[in-house]
Amino acid sequence: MEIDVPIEIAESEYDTDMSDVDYDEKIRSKEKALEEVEIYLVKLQDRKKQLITECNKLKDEKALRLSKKLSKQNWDTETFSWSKELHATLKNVFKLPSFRPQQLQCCNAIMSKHDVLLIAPTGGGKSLCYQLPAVVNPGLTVVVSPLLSLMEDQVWSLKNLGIEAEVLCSTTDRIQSNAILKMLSDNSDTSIMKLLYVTPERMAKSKRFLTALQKSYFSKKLNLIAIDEVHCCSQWGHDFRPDYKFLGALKQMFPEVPILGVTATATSKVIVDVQKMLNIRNCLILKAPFNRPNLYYHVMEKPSEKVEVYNLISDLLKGRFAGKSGIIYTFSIKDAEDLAGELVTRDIQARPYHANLSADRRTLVHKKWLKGLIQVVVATVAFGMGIDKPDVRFVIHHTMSKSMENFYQESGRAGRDGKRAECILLYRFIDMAKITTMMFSERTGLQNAYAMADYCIDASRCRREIISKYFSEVWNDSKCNKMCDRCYHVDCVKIPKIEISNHIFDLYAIIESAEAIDVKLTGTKLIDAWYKKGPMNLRCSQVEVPSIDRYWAEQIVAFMILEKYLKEDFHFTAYNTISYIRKGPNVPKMENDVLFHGARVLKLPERDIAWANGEVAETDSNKTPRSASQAEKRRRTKGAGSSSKKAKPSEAQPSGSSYQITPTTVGSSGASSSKSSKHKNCRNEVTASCSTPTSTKSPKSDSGVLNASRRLLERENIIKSNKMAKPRTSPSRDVIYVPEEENVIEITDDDD
Ligand SMILES: Nc1ncnc2c1ncn2[C@@H]1O[C@H](COP(=O)(O)OP(=O)(O)OP(=O)(O)O)[C@@H](O)[C@H]1O
Repeated sequence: MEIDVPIEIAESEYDTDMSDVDYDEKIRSKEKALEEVEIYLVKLQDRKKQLITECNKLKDEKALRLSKKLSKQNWDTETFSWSKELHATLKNVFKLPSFRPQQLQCCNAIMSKHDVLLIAPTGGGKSLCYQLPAVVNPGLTVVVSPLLSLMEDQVWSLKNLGIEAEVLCSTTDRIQSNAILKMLSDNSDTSIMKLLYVTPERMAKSKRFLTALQKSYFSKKLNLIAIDEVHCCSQWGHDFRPDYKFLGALKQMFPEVPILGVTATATSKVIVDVQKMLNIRNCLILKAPFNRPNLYYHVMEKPSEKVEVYNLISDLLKGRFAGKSGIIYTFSIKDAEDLAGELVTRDIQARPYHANLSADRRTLVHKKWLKGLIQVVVATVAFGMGIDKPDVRFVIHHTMSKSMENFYQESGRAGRDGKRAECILLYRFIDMAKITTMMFSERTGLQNAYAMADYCIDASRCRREIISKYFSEVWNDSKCNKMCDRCYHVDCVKIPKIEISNHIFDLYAIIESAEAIDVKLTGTKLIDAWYKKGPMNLRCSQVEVPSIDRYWAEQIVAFMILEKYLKEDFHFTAYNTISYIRKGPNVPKMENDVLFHGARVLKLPERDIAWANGEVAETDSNKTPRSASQAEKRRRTKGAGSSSKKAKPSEAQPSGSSYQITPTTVGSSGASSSKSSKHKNCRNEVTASCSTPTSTKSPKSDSGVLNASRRLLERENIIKSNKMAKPRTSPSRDVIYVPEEENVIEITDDDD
């Protein structure tokens, strides 16, 4: 291809004999040549893209091969040159008797200078995987962690064990910060610091810090870079943080330093993304079993009336969980405030915790909860990373989480001491719309929300199986050991499958007739119209009122959305986003049944068995059943459970009486295999009885709680003495105002 180089033409060189036509011809020929160049460039660009893709693919394949090869190596041995020292340090310095799953493998791989991604459950002991090699190996380990309080906690614990560790963050004073930077730049071998904790922001934005770190690297003092909550690197993850993006440069800057990324939650997609992002495609991937065998998973019907939700939760706290410590996660700050306020009026030691509270207030609530002075923290996701209370006996989700990752982490804060704890999720269809309208604009927001809804309404599978599948782990039901509501009841409660094609066509008819008059239907309006409630013009004459109970109808609508028979259509208004329901891309085929495994309302396990299993001592007083249960009375007066039949006495007052939701027979009456048959009321009954919270003792504090609260108090003292803490602006008496004027929760510092 001929490419003409443009030449400056002097005025004198103009060819005066050239006619306009000659010019046009020449211009045309040049333009043609230019077009050819353009085409050629596009072809070259395409070729370049293709070569880049092929090259990356080869790199990925090579990395995957290396990664697989690494995973085949036996890391679970004590035959390495450092094995004796590793074990001795575990016992003598960390005072731990043995390794937990994947800890030894991880330490060995890091000490062999390999990059590692470790995925292990919350409370699984991931920190030890970098702390132990940091102590055994010479040199410095830099730990990147997103949360200041978590870093401070860890540094405090390490110092307590006699290990030199520091935090470098925005609150570190200048003298301290200069000393740390000097130590990093100093190429003599005198430094004794083993671990340095920094935030991702510091890594991304402080040139001074990076220069000092490079000096440390060139003098061979940088031993390991550990990245906590490494899933924050991935845009596919549930918690992407832009500052984590910079961490991708670390491998190029410090190629000889192994990188360890740790997280409790990462899907296969997130793992691959993190590998690419951090440039550690050939790393060893270690996955500890996600299963937390001591956690009992249970989904409950969330009553439609707010007051009934308050009753349900307060009955649980005063009965089943009397004297036990826990967390309730809510969807919003307002929910946290409202619920905590309600519980306080019912004499429950509950406090809200969310981002709108001052840092002092949050620390105070956290501290009191650690000491057992507060039974339950009613929190938004702000009560998150770094919560390390060993004896959390329950986590209740007032609203479903926005993703399975969030749910797994939040519920995983229960039972860190290895004893039985319960994770109860209150589900209602309307909550799904709350989450989807908030999340639909995020890249994987809807997908995440639907996976969470699937966990709530899929009655056919073990809850653990659903979690494990989500995290791509192979699962075998027997491993659940009856520690979820489905497996606990699988032998004694028959859960029918019902055929729902008729329902789907009924709903299509309602949607179409609304669309014909230009009306869009929200989920609630759609179900109202189905039950011949709400505006007359939305009721469809050809559609009969379904014979199933409304809670079940809601499940079916949710199921149809998850299975794409219906779809959510999101619309913005000036104030919020609304989810309208429309026909989805899937349409049931007339010849095929669409089976729905009805969501159930199952009782919690008998407390006597459950708590004996959890080795939780029960006093006689908290075993006493509340006669003619107050909850029952309240329900009657508030008109709750309107659809319930009268419960059998044995169901109304089960032994070990705690809040119980008892299934009645759901057998064949609810199951229909024929499209034309009408479904009878499949609703299970809700009955309740509560034990009297006669014990007014504050929750039993065990040494774990005391240690943790002491740690917090002492940590605060360290911070104060280091002049790192801001002066308290609030008076010694803190007051939280909850919505109703008369509900003033008071927390006084005197209690400390
Ligand atoms: N091998 C072990 N034996 C006994 N206890 C251990 C062992 N390893 C760690 N632990 C303890 O387990 C608790 C949880 O450890 P750690 O904080 O490292 O968990 P984690 O996996 O980082 O959890 P999270 O994801 O919630 O941060 C700590 O109290 C720690 O001392």
